[in-house]
Amino acid sequence: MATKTQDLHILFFPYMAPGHMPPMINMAKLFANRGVRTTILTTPGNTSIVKPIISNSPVELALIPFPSAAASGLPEGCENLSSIPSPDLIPYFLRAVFMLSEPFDQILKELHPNVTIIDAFFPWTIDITSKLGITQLIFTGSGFFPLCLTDSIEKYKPHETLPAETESFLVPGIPHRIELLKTQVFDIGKIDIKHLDFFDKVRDADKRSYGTVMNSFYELEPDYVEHYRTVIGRRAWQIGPVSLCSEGMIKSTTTTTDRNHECLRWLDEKQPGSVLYVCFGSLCAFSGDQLHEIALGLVASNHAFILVVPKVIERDEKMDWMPEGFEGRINEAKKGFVIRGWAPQLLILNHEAVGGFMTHCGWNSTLEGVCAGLPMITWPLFAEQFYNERLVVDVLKIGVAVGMKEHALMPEDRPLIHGMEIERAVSCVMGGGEEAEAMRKRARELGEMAKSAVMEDGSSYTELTRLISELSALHP
Ligand SMILES: O=c1ccn([C@@H]2O[C@H](COP(=O)(O)OP(=O)(O)O[C@H]3O[C@H](CO)[C@@H](O)[C@H](O)[C@H]3O)[C@@H](O)[C@H]2O)c(=O)[nH]1
Repeated sequence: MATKTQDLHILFFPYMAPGHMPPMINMAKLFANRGVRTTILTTPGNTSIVKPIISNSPVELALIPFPSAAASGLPEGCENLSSIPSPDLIPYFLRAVFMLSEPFDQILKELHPNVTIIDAFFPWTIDITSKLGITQLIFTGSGFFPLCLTDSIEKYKPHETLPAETESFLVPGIPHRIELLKTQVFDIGKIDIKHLDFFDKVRDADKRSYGTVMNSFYELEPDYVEHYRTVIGRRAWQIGPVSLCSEGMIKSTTTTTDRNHECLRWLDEKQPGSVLYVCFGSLCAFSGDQLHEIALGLVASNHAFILVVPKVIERDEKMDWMPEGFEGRINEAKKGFVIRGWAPQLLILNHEAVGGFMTHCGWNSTLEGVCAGLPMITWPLFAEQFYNERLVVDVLKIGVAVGMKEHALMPEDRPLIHGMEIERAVSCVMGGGEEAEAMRKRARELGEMAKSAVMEDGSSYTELTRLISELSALHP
């Protein structure tokens, strides 16, 4: 039955961070491909991220001015979390984001969307959309599994009642036996001290919203889709992986510069499945000592690799982290390729020469690794990344943990992982043997399931149809 969508106008408002913008823009394209009028709202400094992704699509773009000057302390043009030169400036960025509420109100009155899909990190929007009678849906950027773990840990606080000498606990009331260390808990309370009850506001906005749209697919975490709906009792629609959701999406999401990147020519000369891709997302920083150990571990493993060292990681450009002769040795033997800056991650992961992914377990990277059918080496650092690690290692059984034990935002607060431990994890995932082969097989099968989910009549495709019908019925 055809759905009547012409009266639906959905406004998407993604948080200005690399882990949040592309998935929401892709999501807007998905709705647009089904005939729904969609608009992306962002600040002028972020249009260069939006435009290449929406080109050749009917998605509209609307701008909201970013109050850099008013939020004094932020350099001009600093409108994305990834462009903040130092973590000390993050509170200024958060303050500036709160100041968007007035223009946001005005823009909604001008554009008249009847539905908004808004990043969970803009909790103040719910007062405005409620007042204007707009149906608000939330986009959290992560998956059902980490949301269910967060809910259970916040509800039962199992880590707070443990004897001092006990380091680990089982997460209560969830479908699998999941063990975490006390030090791996994403302690929102600690962060809130600086952020004006930010996470209380996020929770409140979530409860008051109509429901949550998830970048996930049913077959990835079926028990947790059900748990989220029936035990936690929230409405949710899983319509991803959005990076796969239309024919040629990977091509259309990547720029010409990405497609011409030298690393792809380098990969062309490698054997299928022989290269490990090492990347820790868009926001993570490492100490020089840790980078040094990573380099040692990779060389010792003797597997070919691509190592991404973004500017934000190599915080001091003169940082002396390379082991002596490292670059010369890897270049000569054509064993390694170091990318300084932004890597074309989707293209690398989907290159046939790549056989494994060392990741910090950000939700997007995790999902992108799954879609590419790759086994992973997990190295979580902060936020919900330790929960995503458990999904990959314990539930899906497609990864090996490098052994990071502590949640810490700042590199200097993290324990050092030695080259030998890195080498061990790399050998487990990239090496021979029955276990490694079984892991690779499971990863490949999951990759196929991800692709099927977004095809016509696949689980995510059907779910999107269900969501559009429901929203259309609310706004006839
Ligand atoms: O050189 C790079 C580095 C990253 N990426 C892309 O950037 C995104 C990174 O997203 P993600 O893997 O989720 O990592 P973060 O940017 O660290 O994500 C933040 O936001 C996520 C979604 O809410 C959370 O899961 C993480 O914990 C949080 O750190 C992915 O799409 C990558 O493909 C590139 O294309 N090239």
